[in-house]
Amino acid sequence: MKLAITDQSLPRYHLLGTLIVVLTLALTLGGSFMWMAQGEHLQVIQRLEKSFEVKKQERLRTEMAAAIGYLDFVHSRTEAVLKNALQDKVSMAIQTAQGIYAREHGRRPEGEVKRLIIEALRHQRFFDGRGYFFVDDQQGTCILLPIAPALEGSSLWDNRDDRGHYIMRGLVDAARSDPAGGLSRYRWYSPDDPRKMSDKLAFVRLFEPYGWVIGTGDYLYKWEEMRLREGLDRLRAWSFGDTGRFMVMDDEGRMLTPLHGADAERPPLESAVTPQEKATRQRLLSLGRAGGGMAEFPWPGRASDSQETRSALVEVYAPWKIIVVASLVNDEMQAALASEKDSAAAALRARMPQFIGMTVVAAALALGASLLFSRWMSSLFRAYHARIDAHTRTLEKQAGELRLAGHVFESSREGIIITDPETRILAVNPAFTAITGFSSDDVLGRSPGVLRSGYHAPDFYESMWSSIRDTGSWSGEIYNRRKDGHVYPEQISISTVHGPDGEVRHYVGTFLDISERKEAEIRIRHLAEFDTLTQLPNRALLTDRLSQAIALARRSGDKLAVLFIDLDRFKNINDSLGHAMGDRILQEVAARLCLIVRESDTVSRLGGDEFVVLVTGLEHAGNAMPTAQKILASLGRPYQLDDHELQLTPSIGIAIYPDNGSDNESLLKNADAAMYHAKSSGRNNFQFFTPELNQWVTDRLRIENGLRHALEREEMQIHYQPQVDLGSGRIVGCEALLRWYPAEGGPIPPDRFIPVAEETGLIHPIGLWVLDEACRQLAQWDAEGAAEIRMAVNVAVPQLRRHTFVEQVAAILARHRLASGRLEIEVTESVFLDPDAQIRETLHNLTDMGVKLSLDDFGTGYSSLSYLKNFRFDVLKIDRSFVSELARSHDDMTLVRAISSIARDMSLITVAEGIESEEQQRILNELGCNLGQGYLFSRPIPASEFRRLVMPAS
Ligand SMILES: Nc1nc2c(ncn2[C@@H]2O[C@@H]3COP(=O)(O)O[C@H]4[C@@H](O)[C@H](n5cnc6c(=O)[nH]c(N)nc65)O[C@@H]4COP(=O)(O)O[C@H]3[C@H]2O)c(=O)[nH]1
Repeated sequence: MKLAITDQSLPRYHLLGTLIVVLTLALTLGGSFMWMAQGEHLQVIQRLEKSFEVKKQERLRTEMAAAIGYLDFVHSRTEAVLKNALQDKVSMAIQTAQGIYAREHGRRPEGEVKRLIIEALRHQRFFDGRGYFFVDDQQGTCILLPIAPALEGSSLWDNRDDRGHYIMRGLVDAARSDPAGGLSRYRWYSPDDPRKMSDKLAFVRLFEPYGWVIGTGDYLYKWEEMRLREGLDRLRAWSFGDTGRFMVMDDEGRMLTPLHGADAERPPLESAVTPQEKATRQRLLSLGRAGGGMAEFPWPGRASDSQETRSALVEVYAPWKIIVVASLVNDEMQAALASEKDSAAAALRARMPQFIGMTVVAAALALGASLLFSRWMSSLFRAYHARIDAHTRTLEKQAGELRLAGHVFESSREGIIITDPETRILAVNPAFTAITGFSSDDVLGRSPGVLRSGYHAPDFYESMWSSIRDTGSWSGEIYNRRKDGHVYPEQISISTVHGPDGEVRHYVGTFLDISERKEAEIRIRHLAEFDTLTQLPNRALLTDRLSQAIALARRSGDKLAVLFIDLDRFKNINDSLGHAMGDRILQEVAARLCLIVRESDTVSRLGGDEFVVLVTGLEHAGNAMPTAQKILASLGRPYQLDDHELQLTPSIGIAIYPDNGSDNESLLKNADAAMYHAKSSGRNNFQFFTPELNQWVTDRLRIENGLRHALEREEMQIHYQPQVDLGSGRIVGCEALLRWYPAEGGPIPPDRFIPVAEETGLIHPIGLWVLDEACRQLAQWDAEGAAEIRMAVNVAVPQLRRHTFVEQVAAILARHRLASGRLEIEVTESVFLDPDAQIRETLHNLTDMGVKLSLDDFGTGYSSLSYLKNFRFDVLKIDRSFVSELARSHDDMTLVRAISSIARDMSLITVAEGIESEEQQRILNELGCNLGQGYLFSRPIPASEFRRLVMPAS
């Protein structure tokens, strides 16, 4: 059976187990108590039995001791009794002699008297006939011997017994020893067996009148037999307890004292009543002969047919050579024993309920205690379990952390190297192998020095280890060598792992191959310092190099030149051919610039089409000029890009250190200003910075700032220049030209502020305002009855990029209730070059709306007649530059003719700009040009003046 171990079940199992154990223990204990009690009871019984046995034996011994004592007493008294008897008899004889002597002395002769006395004594017998008196004189002559009268008168002085004792001499000595008489021992022929002598005791006394020795004596054994009989009689009558009796046998097994009166006295062993009795007597006899002891034997009971078992103590009484058996019937003791057993059993029975009760109470108490204990254990278990859980969680966490650490070690992207305190490599991870090429087998047990590249000097490692020893760690970059010999940079952290006592256990190094990072850093630095398109130093690096060059020049006293180069109308290329093409041109420009300058000089690109060339080591400012000229020549050469051959010119501004500034900022700013000046000086030239340029730059800044507030300050005005039909001279339209009259300073021409407005985005509000104002004015003139003319408004390319522009135009026309055909939008050729689709869409939408489109400055830029096919222009404006030299330039005339011809073919109206002379007007008219515009007809004039030109003459 599989137990489900849970947090809940475990305490229950514990409780159950505890209860089972406790119950088992309680029952076992109870059972043990009872078993022990039973055992004790049995022991009591055994003790009782033993004690009864002991008692029985003691009783037997006591009785036996008493009997033996008695026999001893009787036996010991034999001589004394005999002596007394002898004394009594001799006293009687002396009295008899004395009585006769007293009565007859003096009256009868001495001899007569003596005979009377002898005869008086001769016939006296006593002691069962054995006793008699003898008389001897003190010389041993026998005077009276009734049993052998023949010996009377003879001397018995030398008479001896079988042991050589002089009998007579002993008697005479005994009589003389004491006037009251004395005892004498000797042996004499036994009456029962005359062939052998027996001990005999005689008492003698001197009869003074005659000096006779009168005495008598008797055999001691006879007296002992008498004493024995006396003793046996006593024992026969001796009983103890109910059944205690003595039985005496002689050493032949004859029964001297029967156990019961019924038992035969003195029967020989052979004539025992039954074989059993014979066997018993034989056993008791053997035991007696062996010295005695305890025995148990069956014996017929007093009642007929009864049989009793007797316990007996057998002893030999040596003086009489008799075997004394003290016995009692076992049953007599058994009854008492049974009674004791009963009372012990009763006591045991009485204790049983007590045991059971105690067992039940103990079990109950133990159960209660075990319940409480179990509850307590449960709480302990819960607490312990909680602790175990916490430990387990901690261990799991630690195990997880170890697993994680192991996983991290194995899967770390960082190389990890672990050494012992002697820097012998103990472990490396897979990343180590991946980075260094060394397998763990290659490096285990070796020093990390195996990776040394030789790139660092020894003091580098000394300082590294010094730091590790002092602070416990070091981190930094090290160049190491891979297994294949390649040196690579790594970022490494080395830390010390200490043991509990602070001793160094390990060094752990974690490192990353930072080759890529290094390369990235180089790339980033390159990006930070170099222009990605041209790979030339960017503004940041230029600034850096310029600073260095300034510092160098300051020390050397040389001059240096900053050439600020801006490509003229590069924006148009970008707009028309796209940025990719623009980028290629910029790269080509960069390449050409690098070919021009010396190695020590710096060519940089600031951004867009702006380049700066830094020329150092100049003796004087003029030395910069050849470089500038070379740049002009080089950059002015055509650029062949795919099918396009493009012409570009640079404008170059030059600032000289220390003449035009002594720091980066001022030198760059002034070169920039000089460049602007070159631009404003017709582009494709270089200009040295002059103090006056400062003013120019300041002005530009002023323009920019002023423009921001020009509209709200109502500083803007529109002047209108008429467009005249060259054939009829009639005004058919006008061009709205913006004029700015800042509150401070004089008017600023549109050529100066329109580019700034375009650059700053201010062109949007300004352009809208122009459109609105021009339309409003036209509507006003219409309202005033002026001739119906068309209004041409210049719109900059950035305005066309706004998808809201068309709506705004429509709104303006609607607001002023003008037919869309009355408005002519003038755009420059750069619109063709701008790839922004929005421009094309704006132009299409405008023509869809009915607004006329006019292409300004036609022929100056990159216009191609093919573009005209893609856009629905209405008007071509021939640039002023073709008109001004028209009279003298055949080329210009040819061009104007060609333009007019094509325009005609395409149903376009041609407008010649900048007609200042009637000759120009004439030629243009002849060349087929439709309309003209120029000072010849009118300068741009305020609305009020223009109104007079278009109002019908009143
Ligand atoms: N030398 C000479 N010049 C003549 C003659 N007839 C006209 N001009 C000048 O030629 C310019 C014609 O304007 P544009 O080519 O559109 O060239 C304009 C036009 O591109 C731009 N511009 C003027 N107003 C606006 C405007 O509201 N918006 C935009 N985007 N550009 C404008 O500024 C340019 C210059 O405008 P302005 O200084 O007003 O110069 C005007 C005008 O005064 C002449 O016979 N001889």
